[in-house]
Amino acid sequence: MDAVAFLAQDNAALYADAASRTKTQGHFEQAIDGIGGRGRVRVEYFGPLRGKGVVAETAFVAGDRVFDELALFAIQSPDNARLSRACQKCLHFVGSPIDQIELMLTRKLSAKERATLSKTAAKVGSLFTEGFAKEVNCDCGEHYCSIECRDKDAANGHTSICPSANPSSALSIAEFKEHAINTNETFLLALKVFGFIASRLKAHKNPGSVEALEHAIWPLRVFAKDYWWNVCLPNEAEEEDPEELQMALRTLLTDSTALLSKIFAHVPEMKPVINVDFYSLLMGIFERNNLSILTPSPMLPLLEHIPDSITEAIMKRASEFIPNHGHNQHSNEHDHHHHGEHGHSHDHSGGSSSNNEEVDPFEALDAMIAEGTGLHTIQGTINHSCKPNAMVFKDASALDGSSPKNGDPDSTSSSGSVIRDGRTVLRAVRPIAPGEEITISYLDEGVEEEDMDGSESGAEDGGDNEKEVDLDEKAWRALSLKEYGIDDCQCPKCKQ
Ligand SMILES: C[S@@+](CC[C@H](N)C(=O)[O-])C[C@H]1O[C@@H](n2cnc3c(N)ncnc32)[C@H](O)[C@@H]1O
Repeated sequence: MDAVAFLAQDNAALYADAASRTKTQGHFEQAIDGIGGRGRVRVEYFGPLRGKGVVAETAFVAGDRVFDELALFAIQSPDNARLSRACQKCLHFVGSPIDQIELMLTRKLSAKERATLSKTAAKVGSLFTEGFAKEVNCDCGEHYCSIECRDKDAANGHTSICPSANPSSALSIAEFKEHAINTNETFLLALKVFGFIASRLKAHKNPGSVEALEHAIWPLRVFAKDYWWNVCLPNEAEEEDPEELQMALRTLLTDSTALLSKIFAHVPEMKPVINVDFYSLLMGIFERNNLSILTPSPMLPLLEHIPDSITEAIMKRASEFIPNHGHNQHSNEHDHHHHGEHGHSHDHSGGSSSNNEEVDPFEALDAMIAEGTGLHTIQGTINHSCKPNAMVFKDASALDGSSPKNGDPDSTSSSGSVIRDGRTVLRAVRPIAPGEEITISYLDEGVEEEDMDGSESGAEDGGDNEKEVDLDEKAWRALSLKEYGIDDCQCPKCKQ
């Protein structure tokens, strides 16, 4: 079977026979062992209508952290990287507040400013360095928050796409990245995945074999997928022509594939995966399963302690990165897992508000996060429900709006330390019994506050007016869900 056909296989193949089922289960069990959490979950196959899903093995009460998961692959948005220096594996902030301020202001601080900040450091004590990790660099300049993250990234494929480790491809890598930044940043995530495949192929005892190819692709095969041009729906409000959109996506992929083939010109075993169809499936996987990730800035609690002149300059600069909605339309940031945020997406397209309008300090602060996109094995397997029992948060503090505190068990990762990286946190929003499927809402409506205590939402059992609203809402939901590959929602609310 060729690489495209192998990657294209769906759940039916993953659960076709006892051997396939064992392999699939083993894959997910290993991934579950690697995530942190209060309880235990499993992945189950429900049949062709809603595919796989995640099921609770232990009971959870509303507010419980079900698990937290670091992305299998993650990228920091390039625009965001101009404002926040974060680990290229997990988005933990690196360096020091001084480095961070210099990055934000795009200039070195004066000796006087440094002296003032030293006084601040002495005054606030450990708060000054909290949330920053010592920077560890790869030879190519890519920065990480620890040797562990650097080495994990290297093993996960960075070595195959690192300009220092592959000097003959350095120019092609730079060209590829430039094209991605100018067209679609998600191609940068794809490059990481191609690096992952290359590293797995090279590490195999027989790199050119079909067996090696299938082994290399396997961890991607488990995700829900379709071709990119089938997944991206035309924007009806802008009367986008479906054929034109398909053509545009194909052209974009053809160009990116050509650049990719130059990077891997010296790796013959990569040939089967470097083609537009394979790439299109990969982009379709991202589109269906991507999760935006973020780390709140450790600069936020410091702002009130540092000199006003510096704070003001930071806010001014940050305001240039305030989200510009409508930019990067097909960047597959559909934000369908964007819950627990502040009611808007974090599309920091950079330089978007160069006018002289008053800066909303809250929006400016919001732009100070480290932000990116990632692919998560378990999170990506959670199905949608219109009445979900769980919700994804980007950081442990998001549930109650407070900042993570040392020693608060709800703000800590499974290892016991405060969560300072971009791992996503899944929390129960109502009681979940063992054996019950864990679901989230893919739609921006999220979960009503009153749902948190497990009480029923009043909308369905209200008067006539509310019924009308409910009908409209149902139609809206059905339409919105199409964007997420759901034509006939199988959740209990829709099936009742
Ligand atoms: C993020 S994946 C979830 C895992 C997926 N079920 C699988 O088998 O890999 C999203 C896809 O799952 C399916 N799905 C999720 N929620 C669904 C629902 N409520 N009804 C029907 N299909 C659903 C759709 O095919 C959707 O495109």
